[in-house]
This record gives sequence, structure tokens and C-alpha cells, in this order.
Amino acid sequence: MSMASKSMLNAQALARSRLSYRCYNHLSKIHVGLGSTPYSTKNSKVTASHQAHSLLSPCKLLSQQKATARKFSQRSLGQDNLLDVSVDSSSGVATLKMQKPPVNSFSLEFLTSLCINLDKLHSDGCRGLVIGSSLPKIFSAGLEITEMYQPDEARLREFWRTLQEFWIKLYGSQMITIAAITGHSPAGGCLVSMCCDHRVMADGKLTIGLNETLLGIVAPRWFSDTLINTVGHREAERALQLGKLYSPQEAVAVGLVDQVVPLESVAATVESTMAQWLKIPSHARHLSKLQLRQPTLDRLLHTRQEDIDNFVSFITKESIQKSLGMYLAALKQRSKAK
Ligand SMILES: CCCCC/C=C\CCC/C=C/CC(=O)SCCNC(=O)CCNC(=O)[C@H](O)C(C)(C)COP(=O)(O)OP(=O)(O)OC[C@H]1O[C@@H](n2cnc3c(N)ncnc32)[C@H](O)[C@@H]1OP(=O)(O)O
Repeated sequence: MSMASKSMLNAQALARSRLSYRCYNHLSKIHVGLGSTPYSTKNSKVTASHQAHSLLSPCKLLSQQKATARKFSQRSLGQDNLLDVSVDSSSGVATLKMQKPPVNSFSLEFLTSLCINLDKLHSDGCRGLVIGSSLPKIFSAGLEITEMYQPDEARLREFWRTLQEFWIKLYGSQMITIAAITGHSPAGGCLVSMCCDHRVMADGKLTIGLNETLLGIVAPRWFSDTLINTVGHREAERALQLGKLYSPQEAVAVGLVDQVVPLESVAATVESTMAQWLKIPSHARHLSKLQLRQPTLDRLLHTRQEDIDNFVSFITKESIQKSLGMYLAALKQRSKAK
């Protein structure tokens, strides 16, 4: 594919992604306006419609949004299958399962959808959120490497801004957040689980950790801050430099995860942990969380644009592109050899 067509496709994807974000903002207002009751059905399934498949006129868009909003007040938001979101009406606990084969890697569209859904669950008054995966043996392989390899700069900027957005929303979330780590969780996957208040990991041949150095890249400050806040400074120093991927038993020993249980017990363990956390007065719990996390959040909030500029200038360096290209090729080779 020529560079020009690649650029055009990227621009179209970016426009779609922006459009879908705007759609959602309208949608949430309409949803509230309709006066629908959150959690109107037990375990009602909420599937995000975050990919607008065509560019519609404002009028058509609005009527489609209204129609979709009406549907949502009863059951569902649309056709997109990257996330499976359900809400237990009796407890107000949402379960969000990532289902983006093959490895739940975070592309711009996927991150946008995650942001949209966090906002939605928060504005619906959910008290708890379980983040998990529908893919066997995979929690998330982290960032979609092809977003960073031979990128279109405008899209790359949007990609990083959306990742920042997701981290800010999740790390400071008012909801009780629990990660159900039933599969591998390298790099960005580990970051997402560290943003949660509690991590339950399945035992077995799985790994978790910030392995960025193995790709020849450097985890930015807010990734390493999140790790330091989770495992402490000394362990983070070692882990970041070595790009250490921990086994579940190693991870629990250093506090990177809180519990390791057999795969088949993950759901029940998450449920009983959530029940414990739900007993704590919500306001006091959230303020306590923010007391500890706000300084870390502020550090990025005060430097977001600079962080995007650093990321773009770092990732687009020739040497970094070369490392990413080699890493991608090795991944593909390994996958082919299976
Ligand atoms: C000084 C200033 C500094 C400023 C710098 C700022 C920022 C830079 C830092 C940027 C941060 C990046 C964080 C990241 O998240 S980078 C991504 C890191 N992820 C990984 O290293 C994971 C790689 N994947 C794996 O290890 C494995 O896939 C697995 C998750 C263990 C699963 O293994 P398995 O089930 O065996 O699956 P396969 O390996 O066969 O993969 C299937 C398929 O998926 C492709 N793939 C895997 N991971 C990714 C990915 N992250 N992105 C894109 N594609 C991925 C893989 O190539 C296979 O594809 P094919 O079937 O088409 O060959």
C-alpha cells in the first residue's frame, strides 16, 4: 500500500474515532434525558457502539443516536464487539470484558471505546467495575504496536492522547475497580491492571510486567510512577530496567498483583473481594484513593501536551522505528512457527 493511501486510511480512521466520541457525548445526554433507570434489567448487556461506520449528516446522526439511545434504555447500545459490558442491577457492579482478538491490543479505536464505556458506567452511577478479558490466556498484550510503527503523526498524537485519557479516567475512577487477570498482561496490559484497586491473577504459565525495554522503548514517567506506587521504588527500578515479566507467583510476592488463584476461581474471588470493598462508604474510600493517587495524576495532567510531544519525537526516531520493526517481525515469526 502506498504511503498516500495509508495516510488517507489513517485519517479516515481518526475521523471515525473522533466522530464516535462525539456521538457518545450526545448519546449520554439523550440517555439521561429519556429518564431511563440505570440497571433496568439484571445483568443487562450493554455493548458499545463506538465505531461509527459511516460519516452521516448531522440530522441523520441525531435521529440515529435517538433511536440507539431508546434501545439502550432497555438493553443495548449497538453492534460493536470489542467490549462486552454487563451491569448487575442489584449491586451496581459492571463487568467489562475485552474481546479484541487476537490479543486485546490497545488501538486508537479500542482505547476510545474503553474511555467511552468508563464515562458511561460512571455517569450511570456504577459503584464497581471488574475489568477482564473474554480471550483465553490473554488479558491484554498492551499497546497495538502497529499504531507506533511507521505511524501517521496526527493519528499517533491522538492515540497517545487517548491512552493518557484512559489512564487518567481509570487511575482516578470513583468506582471500585478490580482486574480479573486471566491471561498474559505485558506492558500496557500491566498498566491497566495496575490502575485498578485490586488485582486477581490466574495461576499458570502467564506473565505480567512492564517489558518496554525489551522492545527497545522506554516506559514514560506515568507508567513508571504507577509501577512505583504499586510495588515500591526499588522493585520498580529493577523491573523497569530489566523489562521484567513476572510469573503470577512472582507478581504476588512483590505486590504487583494482590491474589493468585486457580483460573476457575478468579471470578468467585473477584466477586467476594468486590463484596468486601462495597461495604466501605464510597465517598471516604474514593477520597482516600485520590489522596494517594492525585499527585501522580497531577504530574501527567500538568504536562499532557509535553508528554505527547516527547512520545512522538521518541517513537518516530529512526533507531526506535527499527527496534519496533524487529520486535514486530519476531512476534509474527513466532506466531507463524506455532
Ligand atoms: C525518554 C523519553 C521516553 C518517552 C517514551 C514514551 C513512550 C514510549 C513507550 C510506549 C509504551 C508502550 C507500551 C506497550 O504496551 S508496547 C506493547 C508491548 N507488548 C508486548 O510486548 C506484547 C507482545 N505480545 C506477546 O508477547 C504475545 O503476543 C502474548 C501477549 C504473550 C500472547 O502470546 P500468544 O497467545 O502466543 O499470541 P502471539 O504472540 O502468537 O500473537 C498473536 C498475534 O498478535 C500479534 N501481536 C501480539 N502482541 C501484539 C501487540 N502488542 N501489538 C500488535 N500485534 C500484536 C502477533 O504479532 C500475532 O500476529 P500474527 O498472528 O498476525 O502474526
